[in-house]
Amino acid sequence: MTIAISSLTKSFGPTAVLRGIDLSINDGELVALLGPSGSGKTTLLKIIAGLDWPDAGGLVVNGQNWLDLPAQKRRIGFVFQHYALFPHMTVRDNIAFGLSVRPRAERPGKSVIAAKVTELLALLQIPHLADRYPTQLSGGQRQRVALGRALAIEPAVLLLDEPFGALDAAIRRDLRRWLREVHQQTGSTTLFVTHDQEEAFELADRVVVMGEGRIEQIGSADQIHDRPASPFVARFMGAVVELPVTLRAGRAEAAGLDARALERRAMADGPAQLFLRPDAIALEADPASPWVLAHKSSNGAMIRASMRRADGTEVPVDLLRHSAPDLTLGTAYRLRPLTGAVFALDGIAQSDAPRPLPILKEKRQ
Ligand SMILES: Nc1ncnc2c1ncn2[C@@H]1O[C@H](COP(=O)(O)OP(=O)(O)OP(=O)(O)O)[C@@H](O)[C@H]1O
Repeated sequence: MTIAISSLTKSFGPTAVLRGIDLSINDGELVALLGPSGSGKTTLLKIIAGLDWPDAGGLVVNGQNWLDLPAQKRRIGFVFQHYALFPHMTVRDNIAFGLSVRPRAERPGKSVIAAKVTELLALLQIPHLADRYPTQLSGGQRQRVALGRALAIEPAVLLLDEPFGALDAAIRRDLRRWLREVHQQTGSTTLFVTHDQEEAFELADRVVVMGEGRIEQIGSADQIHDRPASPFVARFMGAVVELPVTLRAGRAEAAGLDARALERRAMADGPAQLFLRPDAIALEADPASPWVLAHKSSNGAMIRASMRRADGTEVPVDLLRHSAPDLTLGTAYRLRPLTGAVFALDGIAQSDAPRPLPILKEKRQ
């Protein structure tokens, strides 16, 4: 199923929650909606499910206007973070539920439903749990059953709203890999909401970054890392270094900075802000540079070099230990970013303060 969302808006009272969403999803694609709390991800999902309605805009699925269709006619599979399975039903009956409550004319026969459930139990790798009740399952097992229940109706679109949010990190990782496999086998067009970057990038074909009711960027992990479309995206991705620069002929300039590897920006000359990632900066010895190696540390795999300028500004640089050059404390090095993004100062919300950089678990050298 293809989904075409156009100019979708939604407000709750005075609060604009979706401010013009345009998004096309291909048949069989797995797309992650990634964004901070309150960015409108769940509201968008609910509108697709028919549990809420937009103020304006379009929602067309496989050529059909879904805004004219009530929720029960949309054939949606929905899995929430806290999915309530029916406690008095076994796993088998929970998965069969969506099929067994269909109107008589559309309901498959009992043996067809039983065969479908058996097929799903195998796909979900839980045949051994078929006769258990929800209270006899772990959280991860419950979410597998919840997905089974959503898949049983052969949904046109599968919507997953932080389905693993309540589970611990190791189980989440297992379930992610498992969900990817299930998706490959079912080919359901799937929208997955998360605020966890790692989850979004590991699972999805494309990631949609949302902020304050707008789509800030759509792309792969590499595109979003290397070419954040806005200061918001750069900061949301975390571990970002911001440096004031002067833009000249589309190129960022500052003392001790060699930004020749970055694409030129079609922006007016003048002051701007350069956003860099510590793991995408190379260092080259340059006695004329104001950046001096203040300290370095290693966690075994990576070396973190802290470059300091006389005004106290620090730039962390992360280098793979086995391919890092020999670095000498107190020596001046030029910063040579490999990727990075420049934004005009007027596009940068100063109130949206940069997040602190994560500290590497390190052993000072
Ligand atoms: N029924 C409602 N009435 C009023 N405000 C609402 C309603 N539903 C959501 N909101 C508001 O809309 C905004 C977006 O909410 P939404 O749940 O879509 O965000 P989200 O990105 O899914 O966040 P989270 O990751 O925390 O679930 C929030 O500010 C929320 O308080």
